[in-house]
Formats: sequence, C-alpha cells, structure tokens
Amino acid sequence: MVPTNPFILVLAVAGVFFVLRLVLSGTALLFLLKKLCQSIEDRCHVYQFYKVPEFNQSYQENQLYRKVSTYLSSLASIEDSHFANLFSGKKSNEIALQLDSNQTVQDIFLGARVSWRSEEKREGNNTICRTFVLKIRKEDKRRILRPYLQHIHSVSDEIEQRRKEVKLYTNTETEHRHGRWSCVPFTHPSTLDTVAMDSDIKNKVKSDLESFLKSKQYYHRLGRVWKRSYLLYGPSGTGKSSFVAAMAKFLCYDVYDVDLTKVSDDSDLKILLLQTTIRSIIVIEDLDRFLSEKSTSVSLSGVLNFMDGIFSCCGEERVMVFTMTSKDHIEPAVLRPGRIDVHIYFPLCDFSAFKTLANSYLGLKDHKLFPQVEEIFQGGATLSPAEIGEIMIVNRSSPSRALKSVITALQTNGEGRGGSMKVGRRLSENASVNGRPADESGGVICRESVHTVREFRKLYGLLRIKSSRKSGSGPFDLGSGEKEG
Ligand SMILES: Nc1ncnc2c1ncn2[C@@H]1O[C@H](COP(=O)(O)OP(=O)(O)OP(=O)(O)O)[C@@H](O)[C@H]1O
Ligand SMILES: [Mg+2]
Repeated sequence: MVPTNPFILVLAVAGVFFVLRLVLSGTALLFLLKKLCQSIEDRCHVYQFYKVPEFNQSYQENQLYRKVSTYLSSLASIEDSHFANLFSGKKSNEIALQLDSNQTVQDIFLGARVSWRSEEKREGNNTICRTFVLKIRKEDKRRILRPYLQHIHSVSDEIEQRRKEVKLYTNTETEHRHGRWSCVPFTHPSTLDTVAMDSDIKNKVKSDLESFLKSKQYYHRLGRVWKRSYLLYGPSGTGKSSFVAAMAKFLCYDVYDVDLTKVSDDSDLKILLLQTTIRSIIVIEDLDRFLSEKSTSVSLSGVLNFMDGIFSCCGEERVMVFTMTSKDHIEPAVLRPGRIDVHIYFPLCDFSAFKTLANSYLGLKDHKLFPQVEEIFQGGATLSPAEIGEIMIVNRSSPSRALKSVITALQTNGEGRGGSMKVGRRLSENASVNGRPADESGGVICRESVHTVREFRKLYGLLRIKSSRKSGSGPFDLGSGEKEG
C-alpha cells in the first residue's frame, strides 16, 4: 500500500536511499578494510623486486615481458585492478584485458602472495619503456621464484598456442617460400564435437591427445622421441579426414598433408619432413591405396623410415596420422607398435551415429520415424555418415522428408555397404582454396535434391561392396570390435 501523504512518501524514499548508501558504503568500507589489512601485513615483511623490461639495452624485445603480459592478462584478479585496458583478440569473440600503467595485480603461487605492477617511463628519445615489476617476499623468493617463472612460461605458451591460427600445408613439386610446402589458413569446420562417433572412443582419443601434450619429460625419460602416431581406418565417408581436422583444431597444431604421389623418392620424402615445424600433425591419407600400388615413387621402406626413423632428425612434438579404408592387406610391419600407437576404427553408421547426425544436420533429438529407422539399422542395413549427411543436407528444409529419404535409402541399400569410390575428400580439398572456404559439407557437393540412394549412387557412381566383418588388431585399438566395411 503506497502512502498517499507526500510528506511520508518523501521520508520513505529518503529512508530507502539511506539504507542503500549504508550497504554500498559497507561494501566500500569492507574494501577499504581489506586494503588496510593488506598494507599493514605488507609492512611486516621484507620484499624483493624484479623488473621485466619490454626491451633490452639493444632495443630487442624481451620475450619474458611478452609472456608475463600474456600470463597477467589470463589472471582473474586482473579484473579487480582499478584500471585495465580492453583489447579485442584475433578471434571475434575474444576480449583481452591488459594492465594499465602504474596498476598492480595480485597473484598467488604455491601459497605465496606476489604482485605485479606495470610501469611506463618516457625515455630521452621519447620512446616509452614499459616494465613489469614483480614484488615477492624475501622469505618466499628461494622457494617459488624459479617455479613461478616456469609456470608463467608454460601458461603463456599454452595460451599463445591456443590463439595461433592453424595452417594447412600441402606438398608441391616446386620450391616455395616454405620450401616444398604451400600453406593456406586451415578453415575445415570439423571439431571433435561435430564428428559422430562412439563417445567412449572419442573421450579416449581426447585424453590420449591431452596426455601426449603433457608428456614431453616422460618420453625423454624413456629415451623416446616425443611423437604419437594414429591410424584412422574404416570405409569411405565415415569421418576419417574430418577427424584429422578435428584433432588439429583440438591440439591447435598445423597440418602437413603429405601427398605421396607428389613425392619423387625416399630422400625427397625425408626433405619434406625435415621442413615440417614442431607442434604439427603430419597426415598421409589412403596409405593402404598407396601401398597396394606396385609402382610407387616412395618405397615401403621409405614409408617405414618416415614412420619411425625420421623423427630423430626432424625434431619432435609431432603427431602422425595415417588413414586407410581397410588394414586387411597391410604388412604387419607397417602397423606394429611404435610405428602406429593408436588404431581408431571408423564404422558405417549405426542408429546412435544416425541420431547424432539427425541432431546436428536437422536439429532433431527425437522424431516419430526414429523407431522405424532403428528397426532398419537393427536389420543390418547401413550407410556411411557421409551418405546420410548428404541426404539430410539436401532435405534439411523438411526433417520428415529427410528421414523418409534416409529410410528409403536404407531399405534400397539393404545389406551393408562400403563405398569403393571416395565419398570423402582429402584434407587439402576441404581447406579454403585461395582463402575461400570449401563448401561446408566438405565431402561431396550436391546441387540437385537426391531422394533415394539409387539416385545418389547414380550421381556419384558409388559401387556397393559387401561389408565384411573383421576384427581390428593393434596395441591400442579403438572401436575395432565393429563390423569393418
Ligand atoms: N562420423 C561422421 N560424423 C559427422 N560427419 C561425417 C562423419 N563421417 C563423414 N561425415 C561427413 O561426410 C563428409 C565426408 O567425410 P570424410 O571426408 O571425413 O570421410 P572419409 O572417411 O575421410 O572418407 P574417405 O575415406 O573417402 O576419404 C564430411 O563432409 C563429413 O561432414
Ligand atoms: Mg578422407
């Protein structure tokens, strides 16, 4: 009930303001109290100061300054400083916070409180010299200084690695400014989330990649080169190339897509590999197809040397990925542990992969036709995710029509299949060409609407191969229990 008497109304409003003021001043009061306690505590300790100037005497950039700046920008406490500058990062939604001059930011490391202050000084020749000053208690210095600086190094390296733009390198016959590699920004849209695959397998691969990233000391202690190799195998159109792209995104590693048909001989392959950089994924797609051809420019031993010996001379922190449609006719020597550490099988679609695709392509989590689709899958019919994806893309305006087309395709298709012709594309075919991203489907480009798999096959000339059940084998074999197509 609002009082009608104006006098009481004014009194009530004044009362509300007074209480508000009290609460706010209480917050301000609390803040001032906290600052006071901190400054009293500071007076009870002896401090040491370390300066990190932006440039050294010969005006070269001090790397540590950049790392400290990256590290401080990542601290949550930087948001508490009175003044911080906001910068937009490389990526559109990225905002970076940077300390303003003469501002301080607190940090805690191994239980010790340290603070950084940013200072700016105008030099004689009018250049501004920026410096970070680290304030650390004398009693903590011996215990934390070195590990703290190492911590700053590793955190800022991780941030910079995540920020960097992933590039795709493809090998050419002629020399380029990157030697025999030409590169484009890597804009393949796949991520680990967009590739429909068994979630346990995906999580196992994710944790395998994460532990690889953190295991430099471990590999060195074993006297092993810090590298990891993966074999992605399965029928055409099951997501192998998409998964390689997703791995590169996850690791923020550049991708070197080796086209063996453009390699003149074994030593040429070695030169190519020597020109790759650390923190990269080196991919050889369709290795089975290459090894099955008798007359190849690169010998089997050249490939084997590439798979293991080469790393000792071209550095480490690399991931090797090979893709194959099937590993049935591959020499065991090629697949032995140490050459291939992890085998990942990419099966044709089952009902759960179908639901993942229906969700990503059609935004469907459930539908009245799902039980019918599940029944058909249980009857043994299947298609590759590429084919199902294509049918869904061309019918995306009507989810029911899309599902009916998938059902028709599965019924028409009947027993299992394995595409003989490539449905998918090489990574480099998916990348942006002259900066223009390839079509978002990445696989096959379909302009006309395709309603049944028969038209689809006619359109792409896909031949049907009966899927044969093969159990996978390998040291760390993911998903090999599946029907191999
Ligand atoms: N498991 C999957 N999840 C999501 N999309 C997929 C999957 N498999 C294939 N696709 C889609 O099908 C297209 C072709 O996939 P991709 O090129 O990765 O197949 P591939 O296994 O490399 O085929 P190929 O063996 O013929 O090279 C891609 O555009 C991708 O979007
Ligand atoms: Mg492929």
